[in-house]
Amino acid sequence: MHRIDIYDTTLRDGAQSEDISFSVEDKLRITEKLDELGVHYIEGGYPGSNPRDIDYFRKVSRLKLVNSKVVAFGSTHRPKKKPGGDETMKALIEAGTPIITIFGKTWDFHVKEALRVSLEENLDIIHDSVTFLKKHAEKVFFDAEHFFDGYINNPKYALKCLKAAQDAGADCLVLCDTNGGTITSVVGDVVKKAVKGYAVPIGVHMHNDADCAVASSVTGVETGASHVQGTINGLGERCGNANLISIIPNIQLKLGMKCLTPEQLRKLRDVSRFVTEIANLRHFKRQPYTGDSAFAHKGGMHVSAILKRPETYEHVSPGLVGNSQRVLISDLAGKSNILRKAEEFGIRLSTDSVQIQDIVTKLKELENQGFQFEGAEASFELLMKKSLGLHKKFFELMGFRLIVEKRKEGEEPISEATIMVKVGGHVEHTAATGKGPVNALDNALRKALEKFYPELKEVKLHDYKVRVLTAGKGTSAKVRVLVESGDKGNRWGTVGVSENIIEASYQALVDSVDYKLLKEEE
Ligand SMILES: CC(=O)SCCNC(=O)CCNC(=O)[C@H](O)C(C)(C)COP(=O)(O)OP(=O)(O)OC[C@H]1O[C@@H](n2cnc3c(N)ncnc32)[C@H](O)[C@@H]1OP(=O)(O)O
Ligand SMILES: CC(=O)C(=O)O
Repeated sequence: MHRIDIYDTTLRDGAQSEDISFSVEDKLRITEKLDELGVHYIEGGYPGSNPRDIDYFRKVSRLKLVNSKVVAFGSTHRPKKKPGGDETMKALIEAGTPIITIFGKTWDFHVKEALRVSLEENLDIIHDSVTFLKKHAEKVFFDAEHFFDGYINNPKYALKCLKAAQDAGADCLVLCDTNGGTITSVVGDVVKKAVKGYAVPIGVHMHNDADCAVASSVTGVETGASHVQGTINGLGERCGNANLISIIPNIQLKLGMKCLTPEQLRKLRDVSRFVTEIANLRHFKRQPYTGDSAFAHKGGMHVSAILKRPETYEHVSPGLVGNSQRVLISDLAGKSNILRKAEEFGIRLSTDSVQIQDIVTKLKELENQGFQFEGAEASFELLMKKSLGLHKKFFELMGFRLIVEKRKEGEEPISEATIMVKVGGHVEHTAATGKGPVNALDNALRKALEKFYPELKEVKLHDYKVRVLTAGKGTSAKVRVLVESGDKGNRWGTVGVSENIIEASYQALVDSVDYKLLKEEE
């Protein structure tokens, strides 16, 4: 089984994504993560482009990488310069990496219109640039920019460009679908032909403008490429690059070709999430293999089947890529979803228990009223425990009042809540202010209860979302409030629904407090 080399360009082509700006520190941390994952090459940046990338190459040489080699990226030399006097070439050498990748034009249209040199001159530029860099690096990879468009327009010329790079000593010829518009079947045909004509390894580098990048990369490998480039989570210019998070398991688990060890493959989810965090993005739930929804089952019939045999609705075992199976709760649930959730919540329920059907019916009624338990599993756990008589009341509400006062134009309104609760035989009556009425109510509720339950001091509100459920009803519409709370070790979601936003918020806040107290007791 021959190895497929994984070449990651998150830090170079991925950094060309809109909204992404990695600091040097970010790049170094991602480098270490990619090394742990075991990718063979990490394209760290474009040293001829900016001081940040130059600084990165200075610092990355101090990291003790175990699995990956760092690569510096740049272009062939400028037409009016000789390689020895070209700034890009100089910066590439000064980066001091064992491997250098340069891109060169291979589409005759681009040579004439973008570079504005003759076709012959471009061949010399490619040849001379590779020859020059080979004296300074262990290996030089040649990225054949726009290779597929070039091949379709003028195959002879595109192949001549590859030959110029090979003759100069390039160690890998990477066929790039730079505009990302090539259809997968065409990629397969072209790679097959390119592989036949050249002695050095062939690579593929796909962009995702036609949403074919992952499929085309896999086809490239199937038709003879032994090196595949891409980025974590498909970051990249315009619609992104080929997504290594899908390509790696596809190659390894579907084609049976080796690129990472099984232990490394299990780090895939962790790496995917790490890059999302560093990039300051929200994780893409439906990301194949590593997304939260990748192995999340909602339909009752699916859940019934996976409880018998997971393979019935899972194309691979989630653990292979560090992910895990999830079962969702909604009005599409059946008894199997409830049974599985009971197991997760530590509730003993037998398959023939009559209470299961009651819980399913209640769940569907509440979802019909606007509740959504998929994002509020803590509320669902409370609902189940209440239905089964396993829930103890921690406090009783004796009333609350909210005042929002704006005393003059241009002054911020003041929000104040007073609340009365009963815990055991004690009545607590307290007040608190807040940034808005919900915040004031939250503060007052917790202030009243903290005296009896000091553990509530740890609880923080992380997210508060309101969704209008009945369109066209203006300010009298029914709303759903979803709250995400957390303490030192956990996060949990709760929900409330009402035509009154304060009441919906109160329901969600009370569930949040209840859940924390329940977990403390358990
Ligand atoms: C397909 C890819 O992703 S390739 C990588 C693209 N990435 C980037 O462009 C990000 C980093 N780039 C940069 O920081 C800047 O563009 C620099 C520093 C490299 C160059 O900046 P400038 O010198 O100001 O040039 P500018 O960006 O305006 O234009 C690029 C020049 O490179 C030339 N060029 C483009 N491709 C090549 C090539 N393969 N070989 C040689 N020259 C090239 C263009 O013809 C253009 O020359 P011109 O100014 O004579 O028209
Ligand atoms: C080299 C490169 O990034 C491309 O052709 O897309």
